[in-house]
Amino acid sequence: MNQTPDDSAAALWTEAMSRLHEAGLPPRDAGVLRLATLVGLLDTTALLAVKHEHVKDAVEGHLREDIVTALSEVVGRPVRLAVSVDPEAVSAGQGGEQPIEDTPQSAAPAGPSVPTEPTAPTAPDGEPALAGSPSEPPSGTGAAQHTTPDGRLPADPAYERDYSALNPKYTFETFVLGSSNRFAHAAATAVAEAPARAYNPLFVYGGSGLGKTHLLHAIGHYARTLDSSVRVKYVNSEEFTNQFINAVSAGQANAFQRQYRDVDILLIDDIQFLQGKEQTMEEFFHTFNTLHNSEKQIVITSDQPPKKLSGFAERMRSRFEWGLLTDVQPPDLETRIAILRRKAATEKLDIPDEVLSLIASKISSNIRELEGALTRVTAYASLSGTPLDEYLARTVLKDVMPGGDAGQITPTMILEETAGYFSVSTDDIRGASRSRSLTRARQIAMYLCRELTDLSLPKIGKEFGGRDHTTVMHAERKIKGLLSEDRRVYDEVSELTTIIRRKATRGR
Ligand SMILES: Nc1ncnc2c1ncn2[C@@H]1O[C@H](COP(=O)(O)OP(=O)(O)OP(=O)(O)O)[C@@H](O)[C@H]1O
Repeated sequence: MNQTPDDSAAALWTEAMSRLHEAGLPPRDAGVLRLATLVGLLDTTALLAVKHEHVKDAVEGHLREDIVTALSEVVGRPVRLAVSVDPEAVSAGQGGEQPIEDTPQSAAPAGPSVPTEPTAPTAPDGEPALAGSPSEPPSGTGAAQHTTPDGRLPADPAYERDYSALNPKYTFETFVLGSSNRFAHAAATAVAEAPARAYNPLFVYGGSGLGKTHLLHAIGHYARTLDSSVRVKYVNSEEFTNQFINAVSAGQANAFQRQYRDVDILLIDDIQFLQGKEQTMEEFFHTFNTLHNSEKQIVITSDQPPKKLSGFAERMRSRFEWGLLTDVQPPDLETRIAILRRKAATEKLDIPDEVLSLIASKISSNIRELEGALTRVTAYASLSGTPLDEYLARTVLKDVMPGGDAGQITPTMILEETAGYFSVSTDDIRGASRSRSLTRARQIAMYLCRELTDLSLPKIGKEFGGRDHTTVMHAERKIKGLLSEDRRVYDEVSELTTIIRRKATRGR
């Protein structure tokens, strides 16, 4: 990932460096700072990219105060630092390909949408970190000074429950950066570091499987790492709807409201599913206002930008634009390969580069599909005891990604084909029976819905007789695990994938 400062960031950095020199910066530190560069300014956050971990340590350690002072003077307002390690960081003045833009001020009403391309300093592996400026210490709802207003202790089970809703795998450390998501990542980092102080709300939109949920969870994890007393609540908007309906019918609307209003960071996923649900939307409107008025952070994801969210009242859509809008785009080839490489490393899989490149070249628009293809290829190699090479990968991928345009795959199609394949009825699959064979057929169908459609977990749950989204998550994990352990399951999933894809293609 090549971090390249634009001219204005480069000029600011050069000026700040010359002030540091004038102030008597020791030559050793001057040498260290030659390995750092200012990539851009994100509101009051100065985004620095450094070449090595030891430079990051120095910048966040003994050099921090001097850098913050120099940069604040040059910029003309107090700045904070966000530092990330990027081995390819280009020093100021060396020119580059990717311009960086300053972003709109957070509090500006109806702030303009910020394009994705502008970047922030990030590293494929490094965890960005914020060193608070001494001239502008975190305050109010800022993470470092957070208190528990209602007197609950951080160890309160209610905190732990909310926090545990976050997937431990979705962190900033496991999020691979590329030009498609760099801006969203920088904004997400800034929000986690200074809740309600950087941008409020942060609104992230983009197509399915591009990492929006991952970023939301990462915000929650990181905010909690910085301050374990921060109350984080993550919810998918469909769950929000179900919980609201249940609370109202049980006469517990107040408890519902408290649950969502007594938080410091509300992470709400897939807001588009509130479309057409008037009462829930109204409730969300009040939740939003309450949180925003009391300077609590709201982060929203959606498949569309606010302007295109039909079925939402204008007052709601305009609120979504109060803070910062950013999108995530499909990753380019290089990023796709990096994502696969990271995943292989996490799972301790030794996969040749040409196999990773092959998978990345076949699947371009959805990272979930990319991961699914990797799972299939490695599962096959492990089951068959065959070396994982390009030939094997090509053979397996032919099933997963047959040539030609597949038509739209629907959950009904998956249910019908799975039922037919296992000689049961779709009602059986949707039904409550927990017999071993039906449970397996149901889990495979859920797995295929996850892999072959864009449906969210709650939506898939609904298709399966109104099951909870956690059941779908469990099924997905279960089948994924079995794919590399149980040849029969592998074959069933492969054959069904081929059947369903063929059917979708014929139906075009
Ligand atoms: N930049 C990335 N680095 C590593 N993994 C990623 C990245 N982006 C997405 N993923 C992975 O891809 C999968 C799909 O991502 P995620 O669920 O966050 O997508 P999404 O945009 O929320 O999709 P949807 O709108 O369908 O809910 C997850 O397993 C996630 O960890």
